[in-house]
Amino acid sequence: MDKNQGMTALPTVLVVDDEKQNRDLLTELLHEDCRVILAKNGNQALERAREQQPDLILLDVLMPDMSGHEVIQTLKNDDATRHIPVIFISALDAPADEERGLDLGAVDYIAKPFHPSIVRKRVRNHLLSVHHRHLLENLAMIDSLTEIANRRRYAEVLESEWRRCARNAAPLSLAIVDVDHFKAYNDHLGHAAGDRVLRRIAQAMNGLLRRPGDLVARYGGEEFAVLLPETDADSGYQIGNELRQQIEALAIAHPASPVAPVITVSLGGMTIVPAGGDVDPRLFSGADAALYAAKAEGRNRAFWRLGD
Ligand SMILES: Nc1nc2c(ncn2[C@@H]2O[C@H](COP(=O)(O)OP(=O)(O)OP(=O)(O)O)[C@@H](O)[C@H]2O)c(=O)[nH]1
Repeated sequence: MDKNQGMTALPTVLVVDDEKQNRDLLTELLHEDCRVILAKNGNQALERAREQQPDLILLDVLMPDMSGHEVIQTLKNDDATRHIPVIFISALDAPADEERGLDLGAVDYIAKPFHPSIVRKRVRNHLLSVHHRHLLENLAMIDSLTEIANRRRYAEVLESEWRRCARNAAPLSLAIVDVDHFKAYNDHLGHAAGDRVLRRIAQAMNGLLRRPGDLVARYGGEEFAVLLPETDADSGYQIGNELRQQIEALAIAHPASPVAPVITVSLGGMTIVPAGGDVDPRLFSGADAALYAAKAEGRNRAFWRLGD
């Protein structure tokens, strides 16, 4: 599915400590199991967490300017970082301190001075849990027939790309792709053959989109959603039309189509520069209206709707 989510890549751990000696020690301890990134204060930690999306954070409690407690509270209040597990490493070792750390949302609490091999093993255990969670999430995010992203994954990516494009004042494009006369194909050649067509179309589109952030998802039935972040209407239309042509070029015979002797698709697109807030439903309704127009004009074509 997501081409950028390499399951075999080394996990990333963010180590946050104001003392260089501790940062060096933890780096030495962990570098074989993960990629270690460092922050020496709370603000740096928040910035790195947002930008680099580490798999785990080791967070010192006692730091000047911003304490580890304040850092975790900010992390947990931010949609972009809420999911990242945090382990406190602290010289405060009274049960009440540990309890407070866990209450604030930490997954574990390690007292200083720590025993190196225990830290390493605990970090390994937590990274393993993160890995299992990613596996489960990925399983739930893939459409089993076509093996591309499912509608749930699409909704998730749409929300995050909407926010990202809003931050960058960049356009976000959406195309909806619908197979032409697919009912007739199924009726003529059987549902299993129809399934194979959906798989081939999905895989072809997935293979054609190469930019990180681009997403092809099965929206439902014989309908696909293609999300193109940082793509304006002109480029969106060009990419959409290219997808349409490439699907026609697969030359999958469709003996029951009045449009062409092969499988074709119609495509409708819409581009919006997100204003922030929730996803504007006009992105989808605009693309859907363009798709409807493409169907009405004779199918096997791409229409793009310009923003209001
Ligand atoms: N084989 C197969 N068919 C599916 C699947 N999901 C939806 N379909 C079929 O897709 C067809 C969609 O039919 P319609 O919505 O009438 O659209 P169409 O025949 O493609 O006609 P136009 O979109 O107007 O060109 C239905 O026959 C569904 O049964 C699937 O997973 N596998």
